[in-house]
Amino acid sequence: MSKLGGVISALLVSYNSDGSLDEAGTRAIVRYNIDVNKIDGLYVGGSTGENFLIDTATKKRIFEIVAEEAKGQVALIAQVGGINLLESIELAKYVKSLNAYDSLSAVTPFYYKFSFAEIKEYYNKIIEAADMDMIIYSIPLLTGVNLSLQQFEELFANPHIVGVKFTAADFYLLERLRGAFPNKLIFFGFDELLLPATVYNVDGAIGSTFNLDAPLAKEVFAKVKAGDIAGARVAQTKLNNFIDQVLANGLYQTLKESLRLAGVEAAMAVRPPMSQLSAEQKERAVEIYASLKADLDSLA
Ligand SMILES: CC(=O)N[C@@H]([C@@H](O)[C@H](O)[C@H](O)CO)[C@@H](O)CC(=O)C(=O)O
Repeated sequence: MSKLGGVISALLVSYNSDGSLDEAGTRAIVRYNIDVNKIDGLYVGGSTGENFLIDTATKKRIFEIVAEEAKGQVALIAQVGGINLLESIELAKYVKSLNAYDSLSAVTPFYYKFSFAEIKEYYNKIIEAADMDMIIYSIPLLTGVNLSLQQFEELFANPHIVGVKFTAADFYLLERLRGAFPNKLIFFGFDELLLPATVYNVDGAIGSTFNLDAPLAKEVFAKVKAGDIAGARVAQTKLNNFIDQVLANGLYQTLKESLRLAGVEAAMAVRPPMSQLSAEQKERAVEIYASLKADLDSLA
């Protein structure tokens, strides 16, 4: 097991055009992250893995093949959350049985307006079932769940809750959390806002675009650590030039196409109801990847 921190890719998963899991392709994405991106860890089963679009058996298989392929070389976090607590418990137990993951993570349950007491119970039940550490996945923009400082304090009172994946632009809350919980892990989740989060001394970042641009994200961390804010801004601007274009062309689809252009052999389809890239979007992806590549090469 590795120490958690640094730049962690929210793992992209390759699907075949019929929607089934492309196992070999997904393994190739894991290898690219470890061998080329030199990533510090992988966040498996997140939004980026299209996790909320797949069945339980496929989720388990992804946890399994990632563990096999990563071979203990990087930290692994398994996102097991959703709105079906029984499934989350089943997944958490399964992850525990693999004996390869450093921590669980679970998104705050969404869609129904769950009370804070219900949310707390959800985390406690998953943790109890697997006897593993837990990182809260907070992404209010998509879940509608805004945890307050006091609510984080209540959740963090459970020693198994070791941190949060903080995907929000609320820098006031981030600053308060960092100050109040120096011993909890804070992973930032918006790649385009990495620099300001880094200044608040987060322990790391978990993001989708790091499957491609991790060396630039590492540069942001390194420059801030060295006190070179101007240098960090240059790296963040390069990151954002890529992120901007990817968001405009279709996020996960363009990231996957970029990996293919980088030489990763995989089917790289997305799960419906997401749509595949059109021919025009594919052409655009070629330009997007070329400009990222130039920025990555300039680092080397
Ligand atoms: C909704 C989403 O995809 N958010 C990403 C970001 O990395 C995001 O894609 C990026 O900042 C571009 O907006 C991560 O926070 C999500 C993530 O880590 C995950 O659960 O896969």
